[in-house]
Amino acid sequence: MNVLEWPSQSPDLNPIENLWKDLKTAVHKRSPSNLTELELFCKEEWAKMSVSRCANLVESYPKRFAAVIAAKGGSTKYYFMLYEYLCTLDFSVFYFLKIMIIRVMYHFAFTSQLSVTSFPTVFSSSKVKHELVANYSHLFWVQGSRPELQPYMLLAHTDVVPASEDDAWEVPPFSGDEKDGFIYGRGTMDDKGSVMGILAALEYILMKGYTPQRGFYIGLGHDEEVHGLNGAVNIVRLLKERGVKLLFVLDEGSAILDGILKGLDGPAALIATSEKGATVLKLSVSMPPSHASMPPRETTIGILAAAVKRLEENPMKRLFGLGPEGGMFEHLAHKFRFPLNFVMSNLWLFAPLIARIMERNETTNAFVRTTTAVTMFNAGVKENVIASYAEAFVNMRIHSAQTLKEVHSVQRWSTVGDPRVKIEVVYGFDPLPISPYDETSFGFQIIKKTVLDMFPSMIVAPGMCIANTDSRHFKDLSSSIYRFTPAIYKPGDAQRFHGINERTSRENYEGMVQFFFRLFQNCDIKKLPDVSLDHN
Ligand SMILES: CCCCCCCC/C=C\CCCCCCCC(=O)N[C@@H](CC(N)=O)C(=O)O
Repeated sequence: MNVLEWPSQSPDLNPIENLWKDLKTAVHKRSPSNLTELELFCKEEWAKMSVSRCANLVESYPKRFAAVIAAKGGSTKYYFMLYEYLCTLDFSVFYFLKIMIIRVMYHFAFTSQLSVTSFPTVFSSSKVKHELVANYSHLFWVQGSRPELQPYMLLAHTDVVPASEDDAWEVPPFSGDEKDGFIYGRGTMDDKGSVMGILAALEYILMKGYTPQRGFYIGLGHDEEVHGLNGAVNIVRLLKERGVKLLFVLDEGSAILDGILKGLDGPAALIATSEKGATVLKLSVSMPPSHASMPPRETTIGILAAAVKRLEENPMKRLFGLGPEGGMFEHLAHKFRFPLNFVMSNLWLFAPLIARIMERNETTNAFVRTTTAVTMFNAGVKENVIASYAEAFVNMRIHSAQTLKEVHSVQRWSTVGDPRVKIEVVYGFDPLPISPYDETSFGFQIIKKTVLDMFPSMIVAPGMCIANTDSRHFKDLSSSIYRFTPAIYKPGDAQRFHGINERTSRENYEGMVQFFFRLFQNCDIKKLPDVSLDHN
């Protein structure tokens, strides 16, 4: 049998695309006015699909093959007929967003690649240039009508950390299933939700015929979870070679927190102006192997375990208030309940007290200090052999008021404190510079305006990213780097990052699309909005 190599998502050859079209037409005719109706009409119309229609689509396969071969692998009339038809529909924002949600679920369930089919306008518009970087990362350039305006850049990433079905997920982690209004799946929060939100918004704005004045880049990395050394780093290299300087960069890394900061009345949108530094240390102990029946007084495992325990029992010093988190809490102070409002307004006096309260919770502790997490421990090859080698990896996130050098020296000399434990630096970098957030800072104010356009009574404040993002590689291209995703997170959500039951609500996903759709337009405004950080 001859096997034809053809991308599984090829729209010309995939009969499901025609069925999607039929479904959309049928549902559109019935004008669903709410989510329940949309779901009902989708199910009803899907059930009505006739067997003969499916048979016809299968029978027309040879014709499609012939057309694709004639087009030398390019798009054929079958694809464009479908796409043109979609463009003639009078989409309401509401209806469009629902379709986008169906697409995002489809994407999670069936494909690990960005699909041309899902964003036909993005991939066919003459205003958009798309290129692959380092084979798997995506760089889009959306041309503006006014080339004299400095471009900005949006970042997100398509890779995810592993997820195991054995870890008690409520739904399989790569199913993209929807349950009780949430789309579940590895990457929904970190960071495929942003990928889909940005592209969906771009698709929509292009379909509407909007031509941005200010050009912008979209960078979608493929290896952020392993430091972006191929994806983001090569995107930066390319942009540098092309002489690009960016007005601002917006990446993941902070969000709208609702109920996560105890004592704060209502949700707060925290636009992170910096992110922590990081280092990974490898601790190891070696000794000759021996028989388990004659154990030495101390084993490699015992020595290393003791060192690891010392690290856990001696957290790095409290630095709360000395980095950008100080500004964040001062901006939020008036929204805290009494007496926290008074305490937060006087950090010069109360910072040590607040630090002791915040360190009790693992999420808020991350704002207080350089954190220490022992993430891997390997030793031993056989249950009756004394292990000749034991190693542990320690992942540290460095508070802005500390340096990489300082962290290394504290760990080496005071905490591990045992010369038999070898310490190697796997990698490390200092905390990132603090981006401006005053009233003249275009990027910060435009992100803030976009949040307020969507949520007029939202508190917006500069924040701090306690993890790391691809944006850190962009510091030579812009001094204005912000980390913010317009998703609302509630207590318990922080644990879903890299944990189980990662999910995004329909509202968060819709909000994401709306946010970027508005941001594209807000970046074209001539004068910054007259807003002050203290007005809300
Ligand atoms: C890490 C989760 C913290 C949750 C904090 C509470 C809520 C804060 C709001 C939301 C945004 C959290 C965004 C986190 C982005 C995480 C990106 C990431 O995982 N990056 C990797 C990259 C790397 N390997 O360096 C990381 O390990 O930091």
